[in-house]
Amino acid sequence: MTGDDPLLRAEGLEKRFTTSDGLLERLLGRGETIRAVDGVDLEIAEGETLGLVGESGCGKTTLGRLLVGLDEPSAGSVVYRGRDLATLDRRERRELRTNVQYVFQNPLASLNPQLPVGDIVGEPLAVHDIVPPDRRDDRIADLLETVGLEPSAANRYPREFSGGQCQRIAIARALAVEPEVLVCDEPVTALDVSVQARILNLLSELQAEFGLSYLFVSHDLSVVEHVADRIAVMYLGRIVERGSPTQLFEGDSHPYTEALLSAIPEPDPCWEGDRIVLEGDVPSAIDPPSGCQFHTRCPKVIPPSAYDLECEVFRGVMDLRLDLADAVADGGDPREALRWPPAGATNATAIDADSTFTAGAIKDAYGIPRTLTDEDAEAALTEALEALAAGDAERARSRLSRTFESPCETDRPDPQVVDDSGDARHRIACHRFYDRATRE
Ligand SMILES: Nc1ncnc2c1ncn2[C@@H]1O[C@H](COP(=O)(O)OP(=O)(O)OP(=O)(O)O)[C@@H](O)[C@H]1O
Repeated sequence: MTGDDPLLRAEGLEKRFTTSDGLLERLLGRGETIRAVDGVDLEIAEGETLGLVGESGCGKTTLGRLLVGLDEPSAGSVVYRGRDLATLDRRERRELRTNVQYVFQNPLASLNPQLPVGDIVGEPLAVHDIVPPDRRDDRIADLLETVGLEPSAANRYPREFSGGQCQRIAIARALAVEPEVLVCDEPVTALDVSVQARILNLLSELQAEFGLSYLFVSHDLSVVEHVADRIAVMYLGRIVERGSPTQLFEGDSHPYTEALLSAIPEPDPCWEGDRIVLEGDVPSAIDPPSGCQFHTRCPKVIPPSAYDLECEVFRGVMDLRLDLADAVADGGDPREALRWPPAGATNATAIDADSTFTAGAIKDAYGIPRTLTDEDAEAALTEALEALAAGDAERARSRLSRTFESPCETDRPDPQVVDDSGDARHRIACHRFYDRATRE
């Protein structure tokens, strides 16, 4: 390893799980594939805190487990101090397990309730034979003091401690083996806000004292902002943006990051900034969207170049198109899969009547102007909606999908360097930042 090499690096890392209801399905390999981690590259330098953020289910925990060697990747590699984990023998893997430790989200659940705290913290010392048995009690007392607990805590049981104290115990246990990297998976999420701050302070003191590196996993960008040197934003198994907190918070951002940023509660109750509400849930990782996986929810999805359409308007057209595709796939009355009756409709009987299911009313339901500024787009949309209103959902679907295909759904965006001037390289994987000159 050279001085410039990161301590821990993931290259093209993938993890797929197979869902299956029963043993037979599993044996026949008939389950569906979940792409929990889908081609991740990242690195953690010595003494650095890398924050990893994203909504629930985007693959943060799975990525953390791969990095500590708790799970095997389906593809790609994890390289620790220049060595690929896949090439390590048993002894070297054991060593890695001591160097890279995992701190779990729910402190109480991660501690064995049957054991006194001294045994919990001392267990790794015994397993890895790190400290001779006659000096273990002293080491346990030291570790407890390091995390701000009394040495007498060793004789008590986890249930006697608060959530914050349990997290301190979990951190003491992780520190017992003198690791270089801690993967902290939502370490403060289960704690009260006042306790959260104390645990975050403790982590930063420990980092200063022992030169630790952290992968700090959280769904909460406002927590990560305060602890991370660099932040990686994850969506559906992929890293969509990486950079320093300043680059993310003050510079250009991926539209997904913008939505996360806008969701951070502002201390000023009078704040009336624009909150970006993402429509729909995170899509399933079983059959993730093509191209840029965020295109199904992105407020800045790019319209086809043939038409002159505002993003906001095109978002409505895309939503209609995607809902209609679901409706046709499901069969039945397409209105059930569409935004119908439109939000705010008061006369449900009238709205349900066929006579109100018109091209104009469908546009209203999706926030699409009655007349699009682009004539060709308007003609195509009206033709599709008239077919839909007349009961030919398949014709409407086919017309919309031929006409309104976004580049975001056809090509997977590579990360583009948008700022290389500061300490960190700011990279965004979004077609809006695609440097066509470089591509050409
Ligand atoms: N052992 C497993 N078997 C099958 N699917 C799994 C397994 N572990 C995770 N998954 C799936 O992989 C995807 C990513 O899950 P993961 O727990 O890594 O996400 P996360 O971002 O950490 O979410 P959360 O914040 O809710 O913990 C999800 O769709 C999840 O259901």
